Amino acid sequence: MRLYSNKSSFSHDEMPVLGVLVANLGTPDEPTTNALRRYLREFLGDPRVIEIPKWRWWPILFGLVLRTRPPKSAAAYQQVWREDGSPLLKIGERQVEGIQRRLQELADAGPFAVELGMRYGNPSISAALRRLREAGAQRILVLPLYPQYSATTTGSTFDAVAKELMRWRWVPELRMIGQYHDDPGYLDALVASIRQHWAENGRGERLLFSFHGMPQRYLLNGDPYYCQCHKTARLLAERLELPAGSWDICFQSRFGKEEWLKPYTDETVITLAREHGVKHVDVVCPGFSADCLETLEEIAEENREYFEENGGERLSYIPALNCRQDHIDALVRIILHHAQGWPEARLDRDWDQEQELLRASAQRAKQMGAES
Ligand SMILES: C=CC1=C(C)c2cc3[nH]c(cc4nc(cc5[nH]c(cc1n2)c(C)c5CCC(=O)O)C(CCC(=O)O)=C4C)c(C)c3C=C
Ligand SMILES: [Fe+2]
Ligand SMILES: [Fe+2]
Repeated sequence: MRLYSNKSSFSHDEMPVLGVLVANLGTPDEPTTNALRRYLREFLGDPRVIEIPKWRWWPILFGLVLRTRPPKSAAAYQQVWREDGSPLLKIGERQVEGIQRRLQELADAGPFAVELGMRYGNPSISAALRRLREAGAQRILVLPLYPQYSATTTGSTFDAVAKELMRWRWVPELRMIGQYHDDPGYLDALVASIRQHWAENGRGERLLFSFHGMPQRYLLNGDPYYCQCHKTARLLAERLELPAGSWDICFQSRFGKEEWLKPYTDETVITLAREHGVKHVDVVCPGFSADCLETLEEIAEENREYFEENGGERLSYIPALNCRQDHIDALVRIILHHAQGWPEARLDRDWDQEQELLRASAQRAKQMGAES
């Protein structure tokens, strides 16, 4: 038995490829109770997500959460499930195609391979890394699609990458993109999408920036997520020239009994409607690079109902950047920026000539008795 794994075959004239692992959170395989139980077991069993010692958390997770939550979550997923599957997964697949296409156009001969890997569920990060290895990637750049760094998401993605690479014989050179919360391309794409939404649907009295929450304890223990969310919101407000008082930041998706980052999105929309008499509010979720349960169901459905039940008339959800070309272009610029110094990211290289040189050296290796 071998302890370490390898690419299935290697030939001496193989062009080294720059592998890009585009990662996101992941999603259940189906919107059913059983699939949700598997997914939530993996997700909520991750100590990066629930930072409580196992001996205390596991009895609650297995004894209570995995018995009660899966059917409720399955019902919520059924509301957003598309004919072809989970929105997060399907959008992710198209984002990866878009990134691959654009990189190919820019780098001409295209020594890039791009794969989607999900932290929980499928396609797994391990499988995506192995596919990159099969494509000949000797350098791998990891882009978690979380603009704001959090140990719960980005940190956990890096754990999964490290865990897989520990089993490889030929460990690739590795770079990980930690965050892009203040990247101009990302911010400009959001500004353009918000303006477009206003032009097509009218403009609300207030704009809410709603980010996924996390326990306040994580912030106090040094997680930079909260501060990066605030910076993104402030930079967007500046670029959109929003007057003070016309926008707010809030945090959604509370889970468990602990105090989470505040203000909570549900309480904010209720207060706006009930106490400030706001009739029309726009909500955008800049922390989500793809629409998913948390935006399509929690914001566009659940929070819209809270707003309307409390006197509001219209909560208008501004979609995530998803597959917009300006989003894809921003991600590609981030990739190329972080790949600087790596040969495959040099746009001035003549890749046909490189291939010729490789063929010549493979020929030499063959004459010396190498197999290929
Ligand atoms: C965008 C950043 C995210 C952070 C930060 C985050 C932290 C975090 N999440 C939970 C619990 C749940 N999140 C769930 C879904 C979910 N979360 C994110 C993103 C972040 N989570 C996304 C993109 C999604 C949607 C996935 C999809 O398939 O559409 C869920 C599962 C759904 C449910 O059962 O309600 C849970 C649970 C915690 C506890 C946490 C930080 C501690
Ligand atoms: Fe989450
Ligand atoms: Fe949620």
